[in-house]
Amino acid sequence: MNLYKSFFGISFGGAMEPLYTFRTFDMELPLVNPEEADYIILGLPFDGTTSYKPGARFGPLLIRQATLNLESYVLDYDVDVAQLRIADVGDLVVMAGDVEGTLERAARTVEELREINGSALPIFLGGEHSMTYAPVRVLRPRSYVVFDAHLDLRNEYEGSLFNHACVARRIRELGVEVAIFGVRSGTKEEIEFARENNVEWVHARDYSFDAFVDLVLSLPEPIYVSVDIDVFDAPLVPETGTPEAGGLRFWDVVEALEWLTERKSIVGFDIMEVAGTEIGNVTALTAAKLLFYFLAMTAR
Ligand SMILES: N=C(N)NCCCCNCCCN
Ligand SMILES: [Mn+2]
Ligand SMILES: [Mn+2]
Repeated sequence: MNLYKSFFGISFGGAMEPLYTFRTFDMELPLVNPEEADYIILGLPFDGTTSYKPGARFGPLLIRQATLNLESYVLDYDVDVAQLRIADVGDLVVMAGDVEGTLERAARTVEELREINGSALPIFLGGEHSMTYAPVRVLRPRSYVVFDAHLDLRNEYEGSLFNHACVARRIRELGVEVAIFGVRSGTKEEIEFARENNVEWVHARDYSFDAFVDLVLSLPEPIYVSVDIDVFDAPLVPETGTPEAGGLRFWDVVEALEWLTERKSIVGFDIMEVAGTEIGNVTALTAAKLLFYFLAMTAR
């Protein structure tokens, strides 16, 4: 039993669990041990680089809590997510204010999850988008498909290379192909970086299913898929670090994910930038619904 587990007084019933994790709140789903799982969920509750609305540290907890509102049966696919083998290893023990230290712990934890069960699909709940860098570095996808209001292609922001506004650029620098959907915020520098480095992106105003398929069809696999919750139109996701009007509809993202999960090999999935302090907040409800759709569509 490691320091954190004994510190929090948590027993995991003998199952192997990563070093830097602690249990917060269980989803209303029957969970299994990581060794037996087809999906492993890890929360990344870091919010140290958020510049506008704080509270992403509570995102993973709020998403899990919001699953209480949902039927586990997903009509669209005739799948009951309560029948899937899902493990939830809890949340990463973050280092408050230290994005790089936290990224190291996150990467180490994703490695541990691969060792415990390399065939399960890892799913991350955030937490700031900055955290996505850790699983991408460890899981080594050839492409990164992201839904985001923001380009996240800054070289640095507020003194940090690992600010959430830089994450897509850091990932591109790993040699990963990057395609971004639902964009309506960026700087001239970011647009130029995209042009010079073959980062493809689609403005929220130009978004369509056909535009999505056109772009992702030729991307090399496997793919890491990331949903920055702020991609949705602001009324669907008011509790997020940097909300932006004019976003995508819920079904736009669901339909894109349906195509991806059916046609492409996926090594990891995340839902990031959920924030707030209020149980049942709209953003968490949107994220929980998306999580259940994602689980169910991959099990179709
Ligand atoms: N990826 C992100 N979430 N980026 C948000 C960057 C914040 C831009 N604030 C601009 C404020 C100018 N007054
Ligand atoms: Mn983002
Ligand atoms: Mn964003």
